Amino acid sequence: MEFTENYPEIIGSSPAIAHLRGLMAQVAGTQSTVLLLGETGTGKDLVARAIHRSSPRRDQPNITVNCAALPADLIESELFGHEKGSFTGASETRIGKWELADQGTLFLDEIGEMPLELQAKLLRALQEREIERIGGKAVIPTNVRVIAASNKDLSAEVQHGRFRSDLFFRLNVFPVTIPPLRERKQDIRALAVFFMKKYAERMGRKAPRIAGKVMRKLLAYSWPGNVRELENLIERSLLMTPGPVIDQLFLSRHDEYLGTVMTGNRVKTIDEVLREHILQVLKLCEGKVAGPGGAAEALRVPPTTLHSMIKRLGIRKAYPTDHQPLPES
Ligand SMILES: Nc1ncnc2c1ncn2[C@@H]1O[C@H](COP(=O)(O)OP(=O)(O)OP(=O)(O)O)[C@@H](O)[C@H]1O
Repeated sequence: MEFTENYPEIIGSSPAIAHLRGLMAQVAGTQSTVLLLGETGTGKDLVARAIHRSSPRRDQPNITVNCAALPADLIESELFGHEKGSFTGASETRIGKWELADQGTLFLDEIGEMPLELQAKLLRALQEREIERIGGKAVIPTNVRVIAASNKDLSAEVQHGRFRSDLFFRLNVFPVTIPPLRERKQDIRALAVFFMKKYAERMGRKAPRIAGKVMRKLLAYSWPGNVRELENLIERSLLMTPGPVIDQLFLSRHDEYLGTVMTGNRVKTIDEVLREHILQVLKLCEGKVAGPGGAAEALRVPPTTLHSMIKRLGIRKAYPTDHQPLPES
């Protein structure tokens, strides 16, 4: 089978997404295990489904197990099944998801959450391509293609002893990293327009236009929740705006809060917050530091203290103070 897929369900034209499409097309036709890595909401689940859809197994089952959604003692039975009476509560024989995925694809989401005890069993299933149900005597041969995903740095998990290195190496045959949205800002516009159309269609209305100032905010924001956060924001904004133009953003409080506290994927340092605040106050005071109506008075610090802070935080370069020409704000 020839795989010349360009994955229309994956929106974006950044080099990162072009590279991702290339990797997907390369691996989809093979039997290889794929390891999808990326922050929450970057599209790992979407990519896993697209790989299955474009693989020779496309007409076979595509089964998902979310390793974080179940308590440790239930994951084994969820994955490998159990025989009737094998433990208290096992009133019926249950076929596990591994067996259900036979001939198809098994998506192991949040693999970093898999309990250590079970990791050895998973490794065995991956290597031997056979499983045993809990309490079962038979060894069941299977033909399952595994796609695993994690938003954790698995090599760090290995270093901390929380993830088996042998399993990591077995899964890491074909790693695919999906970069966070803030590192591929050129995809934001296309994604926003795509989600606008998608949700407008569902609501039976014409997709509104996104005002320039809103688009600029979308492009400037750091998106800690990645594409999922953008999708939710667009849906919310559509619900709140009945007219033909989205001219306001409806960030949830949580999103807004994260936006102010985070920069990139880390919390802002005290100096960064201090710098931003001093800059804003200087703008309000039109660059005046000392004297009445100056920033030092507003911030309740002696002008000499503020001057040394401005120097230390490198603000003078970013914003002229005291009677120097003001930039456009
Ligand atoms: N490039 C993209 N094009 C279109 N939709 C996207 C893209 N990336 C993500 N999405 C959409 O964003 C939402 C979140 O993506 P998805 O659930 O695949 O993320 P994830 O990485 O699996 O998240 P988590 O780690 O939290 O499980 C989904 O609705 C998905 O369809």
